[in-house]
Amino acid sequence: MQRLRAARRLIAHPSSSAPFLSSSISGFTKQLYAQVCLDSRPQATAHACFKSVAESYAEVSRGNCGVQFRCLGTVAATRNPLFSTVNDDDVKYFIDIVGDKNVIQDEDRLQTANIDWMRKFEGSSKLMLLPRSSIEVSQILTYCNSRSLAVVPQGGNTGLVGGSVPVFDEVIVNLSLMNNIISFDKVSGILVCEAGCILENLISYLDNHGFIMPLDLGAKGSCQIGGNVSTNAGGLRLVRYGSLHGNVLGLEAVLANGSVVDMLGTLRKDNTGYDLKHMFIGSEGSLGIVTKVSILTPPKLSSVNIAFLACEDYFSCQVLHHLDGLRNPIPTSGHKFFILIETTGSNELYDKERLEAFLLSSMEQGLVSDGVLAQDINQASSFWRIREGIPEALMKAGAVYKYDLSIPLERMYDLVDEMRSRIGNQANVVAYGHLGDGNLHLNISAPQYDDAILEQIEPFVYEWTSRHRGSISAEHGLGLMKANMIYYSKSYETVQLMTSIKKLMDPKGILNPYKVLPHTIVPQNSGLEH
Ligand SMILES: O=C(O)CC[C@@H](O)C(=O)O
Ligand SMILES: [Zn+2]
Repeated sequence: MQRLRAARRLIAHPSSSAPFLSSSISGFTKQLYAQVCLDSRPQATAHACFKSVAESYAEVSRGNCGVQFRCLGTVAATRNPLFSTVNDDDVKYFIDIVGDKNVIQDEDRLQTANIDWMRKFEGSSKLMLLPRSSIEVSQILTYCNSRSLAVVPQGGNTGLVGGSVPVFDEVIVNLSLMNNIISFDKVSGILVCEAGCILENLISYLDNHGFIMPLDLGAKGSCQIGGNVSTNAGGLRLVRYGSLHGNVLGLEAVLANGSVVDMLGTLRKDNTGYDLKHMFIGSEGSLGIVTKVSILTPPKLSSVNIAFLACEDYFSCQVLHHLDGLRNPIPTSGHKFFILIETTGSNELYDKERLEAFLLSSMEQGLVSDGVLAQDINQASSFWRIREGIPEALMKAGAVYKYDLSIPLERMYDLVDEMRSRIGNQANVVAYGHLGDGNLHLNISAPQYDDAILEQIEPFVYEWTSRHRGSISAEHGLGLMKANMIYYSKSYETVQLMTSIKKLMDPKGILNPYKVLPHTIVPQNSGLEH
């Protein structure tokens, strides 16, 4: 680990240097793909179990009263009475399709599948199906549609907004057994695979062929590519390689009525009318179940540099954002902000020199107060482990209210400050995210769930974000948690159009019900539109 030392006291911190610095580092952005700003304020530690908003919701739903949302003060969703309940004949039918051992009724396995990673959202499904092919998915959906059985598509179940678990008794269709790599073209870098492939397995597979996935997430060990695509997962490489809307070249999806729609193209250019694959990227399984994907993967670059930096103020982080263990590589005391920067390129010497020169100049200008450069792959991964471990650490700390927001960079930290003054010492406001993408993960960590805290957070956080023309979901989706908050980020007309598309593609509404779209239609001109 190389500790950065610079004559940072020689040059003061003239704000007039910012334009110069911004332009001088903009050339770097092409090389950079991941970054994070981590606020070092003390976090709550070692609080025992917690009870979340959604757990309370689940309790209400177990009492068959429906799910109560705190959005707009209205009760928003009850179990759709038009949906049937699974009976013995249904189970027999499903056994015929997927085989006995892939029809799961075992209580322990169902319990895991009914609850999300955060243990916030819990359904009460009595049945999970594990199809092995698109044909089986098609047969399942054809049957569920004819019987009006609601379905929740599930991948690795690592989502943070309750999108991948049942709300009531929906049939869980889990794609884990569809985990084959179909093809990989070493010339074009195009990977075609089934939806149930675990992201980390794809990353390792590509690594052996000298390529990388354009997507990387902390949850890579469990999340599946079908879920990533369905939720348009963002992650750590988005600033470098762009979103899945750009990287997914094609996909296959099964519609609610069982039709298998083959859009599994591998062409870079195809302008033949509506590009419907985009309807399935980010629609969270509400329009169809993604069964196969084809993805453009970039070549692995030989030189990787990782810097872990400390800054004294948010202004400095903003200026640095263009760039993009569990021992702390630098002392945390005395520093308020941390940035993790990874650059990749093809000329080791040149790339390292450029990064070092940039960092030196940043230190001289007082933007960076301390920092280390990873000297080898072990140090590099220990830096990343710090960043990727934050959600898990927060979960262990007690109750956590999570907000995944896109906010114009210059205003991002204002929200953190405002939230801190609202919350006072009732909870810790922890801010981190993806600085290069303008994506703030605002986490409010408390010993336990508390209505008084929630009232300080919502709807304030959504109103604030909407007022600053941000998005209430940057990369996690809407799921169950934010379906009713959609108007904070989308206009009335947009939501109407989305609703019409949903009705057209899934007239009975069996696919992932209660998620994404609002349960109550807010009247036009309610003042909530963007
Ligand atoms: O825990 C969160 O709020 C964010 C999770 C994930 O998107 C991350 O960037 O680590
Ligand atoms: Zn994130």
